[in-house]
Amino acid sequence: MNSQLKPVFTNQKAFIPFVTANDPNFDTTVQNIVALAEGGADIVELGVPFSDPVADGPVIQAADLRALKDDPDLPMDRVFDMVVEARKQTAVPIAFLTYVNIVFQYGYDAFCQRCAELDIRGLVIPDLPFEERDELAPIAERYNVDIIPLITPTSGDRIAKIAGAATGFIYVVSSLGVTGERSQFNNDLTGLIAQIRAVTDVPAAIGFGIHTPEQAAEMANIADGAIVGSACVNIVAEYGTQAPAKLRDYTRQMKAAVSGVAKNPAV
Ligand SMILES: O=P(O)(O)OC[C@@H](O)[C@@H](O)c1c[nH]c2ccccc12
Repeated sequence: MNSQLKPVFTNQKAFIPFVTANDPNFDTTVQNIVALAEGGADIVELGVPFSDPVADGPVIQAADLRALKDDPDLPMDRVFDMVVEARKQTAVPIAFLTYVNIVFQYGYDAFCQRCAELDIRGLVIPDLPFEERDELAPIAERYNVDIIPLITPTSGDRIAKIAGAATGFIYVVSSLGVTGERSQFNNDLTGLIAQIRAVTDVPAAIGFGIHTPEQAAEMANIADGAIVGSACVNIVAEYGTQAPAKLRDYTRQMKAAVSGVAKNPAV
């Protein structure tokens, strides 16, 4: 398969921020995507709001509530439309974070086709177990959409199988539990990354808990990139429609950190 996300990691460490679509509204989401791109995001992870986000902690749960407050049945096409608008201003790679039921309801084929049309090149589906991806995977592959697998500190002897089948990049979960800022990570992330690298050259980015530039630099040092959700969502919660400029600044800082610029300031 001809992955369009894998090349993002060539010769650089990636910074991958996350925001929830429609939080707090349609237009701000469009501007948030553009601002993240302007700040230097290598991939924007866009969360599809969901009423029962079981893998998410309080910060992203609250974002889902804000996103769904005016329309609890927010149609997936509204979310696609936000990308349509963003695409008028940016070609930044975009991946969706979505629970599987949303994709299933829309129809696997129609969903992947729409993603391809909008140049959405990856799907992170936290409740899609590896063993159940067989139905979706061939369809996603037909449209050149990567299914980004999650590997956790407890994936154990499934790591080789999961990593071996991965395209795009691998989402390495830094520590057990739900999404949200943390001060400590699993103490053998280096070992986990080594196990992945033993079976594949597909890049691995670490997410869950990262919020400071120092943490992002540390994770980018171990892996190929850092994914940051709750910290971005906190900015949206605090600044609302004024969030885009703040997200742009934060992304600049975090991208500089993963690039090593913060440690070795350019002269
Ligand atoms: O919020 P954090 O701790 O920075 O973690 C990233 C995360 O938010 C984003 O990738 C994400 C949002 N919802 C998810 C559900 C499962 C896995 C990952 C996610």
